[in-house]
Parts: sequence; structure tokens; C-alpha cells
Amino acid sequence: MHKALHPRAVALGFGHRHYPSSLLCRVHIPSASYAHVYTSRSFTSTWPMAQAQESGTADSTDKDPNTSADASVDGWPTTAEGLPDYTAEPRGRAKGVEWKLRAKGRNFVDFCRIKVSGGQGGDGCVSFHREKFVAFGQPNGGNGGRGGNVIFEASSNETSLQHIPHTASAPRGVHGKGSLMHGHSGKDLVIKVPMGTIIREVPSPEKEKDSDSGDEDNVPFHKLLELGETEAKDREMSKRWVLYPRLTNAWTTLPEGKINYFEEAQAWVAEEDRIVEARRAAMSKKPLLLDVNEHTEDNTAFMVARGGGGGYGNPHFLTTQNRAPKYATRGREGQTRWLTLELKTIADAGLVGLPNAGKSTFLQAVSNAHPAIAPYPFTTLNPYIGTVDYPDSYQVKVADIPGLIRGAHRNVGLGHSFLRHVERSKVLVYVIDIAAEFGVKRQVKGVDDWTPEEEYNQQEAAADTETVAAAPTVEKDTSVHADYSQPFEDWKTLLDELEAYQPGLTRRPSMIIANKADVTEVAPKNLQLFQKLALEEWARRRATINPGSSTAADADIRIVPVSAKYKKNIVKVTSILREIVEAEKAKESEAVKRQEQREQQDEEEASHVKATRRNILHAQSHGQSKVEE
Ligand SMILES: Nc1nc2c(ncn2[C@@H]2O[C@H](COP(=O)(O)OP(=O)(O)OP(=O)(O)O)[C@@H](O)[C@H]2O)c(=O)[nH]1
Ligand SMILES: [Mg+2]
Repeated sequence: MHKALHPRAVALGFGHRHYPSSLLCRVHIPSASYAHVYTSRSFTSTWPMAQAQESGTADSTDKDPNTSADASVDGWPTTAEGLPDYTAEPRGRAKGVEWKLRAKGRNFVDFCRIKVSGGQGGDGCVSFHREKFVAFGQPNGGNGGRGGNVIFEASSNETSLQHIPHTASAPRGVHGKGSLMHGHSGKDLVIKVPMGTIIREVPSPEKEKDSDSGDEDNVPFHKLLELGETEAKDREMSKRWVLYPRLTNAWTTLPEGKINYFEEAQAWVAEEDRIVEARRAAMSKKPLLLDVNEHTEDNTAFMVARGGGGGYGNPHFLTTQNRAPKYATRGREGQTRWLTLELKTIADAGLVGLPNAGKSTFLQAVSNAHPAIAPYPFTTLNPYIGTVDYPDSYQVKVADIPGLIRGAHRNVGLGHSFLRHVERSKVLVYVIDIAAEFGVKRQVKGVDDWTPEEEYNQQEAAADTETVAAAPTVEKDTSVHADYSQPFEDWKTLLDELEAYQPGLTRRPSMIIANKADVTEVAPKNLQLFQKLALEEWARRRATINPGSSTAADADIRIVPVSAKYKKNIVKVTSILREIVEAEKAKESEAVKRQEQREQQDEEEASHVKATRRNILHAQSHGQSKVEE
């Protein structure tokens, strides 16, 4: 059955292909109208051809499609007319995009869960020296080695959490052997984590399961296995002890009057267990929280799960009375933790903008990064970092992230979880398309009442009736008047979405890049109005934050018109960016210095108080002794 083309497929440049609904639901572009707005200016029916010509990378633009069977436009095989054939199997880049949209070839992961377990300790050994003419040799069982630890190592070479496994268990320690051979310790398991990772301990899901299970757990072990009491005790004992074969049931079969040294040893071990348990409980009182931030040095190691201690060999229990202890202890269990890892990319500045605003183009213009650039929304699916190099070797790291759209905080578009990658940025750089069509509402039709189910139903209904998706419609703003500015509306959308993600995020030092200023038909007029409205809005927002503050010149947001595509006015942007970043860094280092000074003062005061108290006590005791004399 021929299925109707989903509007989102149109937006992303795909033809009448059969898309599984899972793919279509992955990129939540809620309705056709939003996508079509993008088609209105830069997106034509033959856009891949246009793009290929624009980038100059197309492999087939100069080939005659009729003569070559391999002719393709941006990965799509061509029809006889030379147009991309969307019904055919995509190749190259188009295939890559499809793969990415299905989230199959995910090469960037910024959130994951992991269960880490330290290795179990090796068991101690029960052994006695054997030699000709030495009838009863001394005990010589070796101790077990300790289990390996799980260690997270900060690494500047990693950029994703893709390689983090679901579970990580360090190897166990080797058991001790006779002739006092101690077991080797298990090797530490080192997992590299990228800079910017936040590691949080979360409650164990398994523990919850345990508590949920009914009374079955309270049934004694031996009853479950239908074992005898003694046998069950043996089994229970063997969890903690390694017993010499002939010692089995020793605690029940000892002759009258004989001291049970094993009981004595059990008491020692129980006491040690209690201390170890108390220490572990004290250490795990607070859930683990580690932040691998910009102050962390490369290769810094964080222990996240300790290995268990090795068991004692039988010489450990040797006393003057008991010359042949026939028991050794088993190794302890390693520590187990459930962790979540969240990667928040570290950059000095974060680019925030609507899809197609030209964020990636700007990053490419200012840095040596080569992000994907294309005239359709959501080209960028993962954050991308570029470094701006200044002539004096100063560097500013800039993060390019996927485009935000209105309603992103309700998971519209790609959602807004990727904003975690600008959370740590010192400066926010808003990238605005200043050539956005005047009077065209770049809004998502019916976003407010959009639900995935509704969309799914619509999709199904469309498929049943075999109707082709409606032609792109551009919703014209009927209330067009002189004060309406599309770039300004876009910027307000960005501010609202940032605030919805994290209240207060828009208070960061910011600047605005009015991109696409080369589109001279609309850009100059738009810029004038945008500047006026944006400055007013910024002043209003600042006033609401701190009603006392005036609209001082230093509080104004800087707006710079640029053309990222043709690299015009770029130097001005980079110099302003550096100015803001440097000022912010200076502020930060001043705050750190002030904190250090305060700590030093507190320390000095504390030592002074201590010294005074000591002097008073000394004087008092001295006075007393004089009185006694
Ligand atoms: N005329 C003109 N076009 C530009 C300029 N900057 C970017 N573009 C075009 O705008 C389109 C989108 O550019 P991108 O850099 O991919 O946009 P983006 O903001 O990264 O988009 P997403 O990754 O989808 O969020 C491309 O076709 C660019 O060639 C500019 O300064 N002038
Ligand atoms: Mg991009």
C-alpha cells in the first residue's frame, strides 16, 4: 500500500518513502506548517541540487544523469530529469542522515547509567608445611589478593559517553596458595570520562526489588534446599570461611573439655566485619557526586567502587594455644554502585539560535571546525565545539548546538535537553536570522495543543486514505504593522525556551549575532527595528530582575550584524566575544581569590583563638600552682 508522505519527511528533504512511525516520531517536528515555513525561502523542491551546487561538493552536478547510472544528488539517485529520486535507496550523506534520524548510528551520548562493582577479594588458604621428617608443619596458607577498584579517569581526549558500558565490574583478587603464597590483587578497571561529566550516585533499583519481594526471602536457606540443619550451617559458614576438610562440623563434634578455637576466631572476624561495615556505611552516607569540570586536571582519577579486601590465610589465626588453625577467611565483596553520567560540554561561549539561523556556518567562519551546514532544520544533531584562535595565541571555545524551536521545553523539535551543553558556557551568543521574512509567522501551528498521539492518529488517517500531504502553506500574519519584527520574535522565543530550561540562564553575559546581513533586501530594515526592540526588551528584562538597576550602557546587549556565509564583520564579533569572555574570566578568578582570602582569614582567626585559649589555660594552671606553693 502506498503510504502518504509525512510532512516531516518533506521538511527533511525526503520523498515518498516508507518511513517507520518510530523514525518520524524521533524528530518531533509537530506539524507541517512549521516545516513549510523553512521551505518558503531557502527550501525548494529541488533543494538538494541547489545545496550541492552551493557547496560545490556534489559528485554529480556536472554529470549527465541520463548517461551515468550512478548519478546522484546529495546521495539520492536521480530520475531521468536529473531530479533526486526519493523513492530509491539513499546513498552517501542522505543515508547517513537517515541513519542518524533513526538514532541508530549514535556517535554522541551525553547521558547514561552504569552499574559499577569493585572486584571481590581472593580467599585465604588453609595449608600446612609438609616435609620429610616434619610430622606437623606450621600453617602456611597465603592471604587472598584484594579485588580491583573501578576508577573513572578524566580525559580531554574523550568527547562522548558512547563508550561507557552498562555495567563495569573490576576483576577479583587471586586466592592465596600454600607455601605462604599471597594472591595477586585484581587490576583496577579504569574508565575514561570526558571533561564536563557529572557523576551522580542513584539508588539501587535492585534493592527496591528486594524489599518488594514477599516473605519468601525470610524462609531459612536450609529449608528452601531441604537440607539438614548441620549441612545448612556448613553452607552458611562456607560463605565466610574456608575450612580444612576434616574441620567440617568441628563446632558440633568437638569432644568434651576441648576449647573451640574456631569460635574465638569467629568472634575476631565478626568484630572486624562490624568495623568494616561501619566504615562503609559512614562513607556511603552521602550519595556520590563528582563534577569533572574545567578545574579538573587531565588524567585525574576518581575511585567510584572499591574492591573487597582479600581473605586471611590460616597463619593469621595462629596463637600460642592453637598451633594448627584449620580455617581461613574468604575475600570480601566489592562495593557496588549505580551511577548516572551526564556530559555537559565545557566551552567559553555557547551558540543559541533557531534552526537554520546559521550557527554552524558562524562556527565554521570563526574557528577551524567543520560542522555540517545545510538549508534545512536540524542539520546539527550533536553539539560541536570549535576553537577561535586569536593572533596572540588566546583561545575561546565555542559550542554549536542543535536549533531550538518554540515549545522545545515540551520536547518539540529535538527537545531542549541538549541545552545542557551551554549550561557551563560563560557567555551566550544568540544567533538570529536577520533576513527572516517580515510578517511571516515562524511559529508552530497548534504547538500548544500538539500531542504525539494526535499526530500519530493524523498520520495513520492520512495513510489510510492514501492522501498526499497538503502543499506547504505559509501562515501570513494578518496583523502586519510597522512594529512587527520576525527576528525579534525569534529572539524572544530563544529567551523563553532558555528560561523554561533553567530559570536565570538568560542572565548570563550575552551578545546577539544578526546573521545573514548580506541579504540586503530585508536585512538593513529588519536590523534597525530589531535593534530598537531588542534593546528595549533587554532593558525591561534587566529591570524586572533588579528593579533598582537603570538601563546603563554596560547593561545593554551587543548586537552585531554579520554575514557568516561570506565571513563579513567576523573580526568584530570575535573581538567583542573575547572582551566578554575575558571580563567574565577575570570576575571568576577575582571571586576565587576573594574566597581564598576569606578562608585564609578564617584559618588565621581560628588559630589565634586557639592560641589565646591555650595562653589563658596556661596562665590559669600557672597561677594555681603558684597559689599551691
Ligand atoms: N545568505 C546567507 N546565508 C547563510 C548565512 N549563514 C548561513 N547561511 C545559510 O543558512 C543555512 C543554514 O545554515 P546552518 O549553519 O546549517 O544553520 P544552523 O543554525 O546550524 O541550523 P541547524 O543546525 O539546523 O540548527 C545554510 O544554507 C547556510 O548556507 C549568511 O550569513 N548569509
Ligand atoms: Mg547547525
